[in-house]
Amino acid sequence: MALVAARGTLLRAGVRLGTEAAACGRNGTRRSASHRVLVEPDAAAGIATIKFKNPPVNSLTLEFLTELIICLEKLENDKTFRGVILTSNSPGIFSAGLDLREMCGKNPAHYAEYWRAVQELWLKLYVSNMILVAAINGASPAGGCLMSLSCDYRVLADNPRYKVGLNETLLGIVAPFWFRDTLVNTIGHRASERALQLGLLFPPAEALQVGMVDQVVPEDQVHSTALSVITQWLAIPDHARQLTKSMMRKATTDNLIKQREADIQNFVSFISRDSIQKSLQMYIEKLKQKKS
Ligand SMILES: CC/C=C\C/C=C\CCCC/C=C/C(=O)SCCNC(=O)CCNC(=O)[C@H](O)C(C)(C)COP(=O)(O)OP(=O)(O)OC[C@H]1O[C@@H](n2cnc3c(N)ncnc32)[C@H](O)[C@@H]1OP(=O)(O)O
Repeated sequence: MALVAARGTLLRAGVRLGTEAAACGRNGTRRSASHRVLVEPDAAAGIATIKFKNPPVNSLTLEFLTELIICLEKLENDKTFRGVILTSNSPGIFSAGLDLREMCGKNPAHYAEYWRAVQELWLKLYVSNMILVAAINGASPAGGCLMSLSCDYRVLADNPRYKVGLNETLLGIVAPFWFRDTLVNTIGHRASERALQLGLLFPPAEALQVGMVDQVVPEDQVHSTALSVITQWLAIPDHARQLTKSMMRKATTDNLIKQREADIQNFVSFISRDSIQKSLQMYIEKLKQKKS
């Protein structure tokens, strides 16, 4: 049902499914009919690299989310691919997280559609049967960080500008329970409590120390490290690894699935509040002023 909704969004956005499907082809050449998601398949290795290409900052617009969801679903259903590397096509920014403009000045129906797509991406990532490795080659706040936390392994480029974390409180908004759960499952309760309340964005050394990432490597080694990690993980029999992953993660996704509609309603009513709209507008303004 979510895929049908996602396809509806894509069609409204003018993306032709026939050509979009080609973006996830398997014949070893880059196919980029999808505008915002580049897929570099290596069928022989069973690995695909997904590169985010949604300038300027890979923020999760509804169209970008929809393309990502469809792409992941196609890879998931294609038994050729057992592992996926998620990275940015624009080194410097992995993803700026949820698109602020999707959450500002729109109507409740839009907010509901948007939030359903955010939920869907997380569900697809968190319990994917594939091995997912995030090659974090740029800044990765909030929803960008959530994407990497939803992978099985995170490699971060060693650059002090590449901070990662769930900084929602700095925007005057609140990370929902399933963002929290994903963080708690990764770094533990106490560290999450501090990180979430303070909206901490961790530079590489601190991110490694607290467990937000598994490895910090020189910038030019992020992709090769992700590849060698995935190769190690591929040596584990799929059925055993997948059942183990499910055992570790399914309760967390089930928790959202059972209250998915209520979570959408919560989001819509929270984000529609005047005070929240004002906070978001001020934050967008601050980002603009930073430039001048
Ligand atoms: C009770 C609870 C119930 C329910 C839930 C309720 C609440 C909702 C929870 C929602 C969870 C939210 C998750 C999120 O992901 S929110 C988004 C958080 N993201 C950020 O804070 C990142 C902001 N951006 C930055 O810090 C910098 O842009 C970044 C990424 C470090 C890059 O810096 P730089 O290279 O210098 O680029 P600029 O800052 O100049 O930005 C260029 C351009 O992009 C625009 N932009 C940046 N980030 C976003 C974004 N997230 N969305 C949309 N647009 C973005 C920026 O404004 C500039 O635009 P311009 O037009 O000026 O060129």
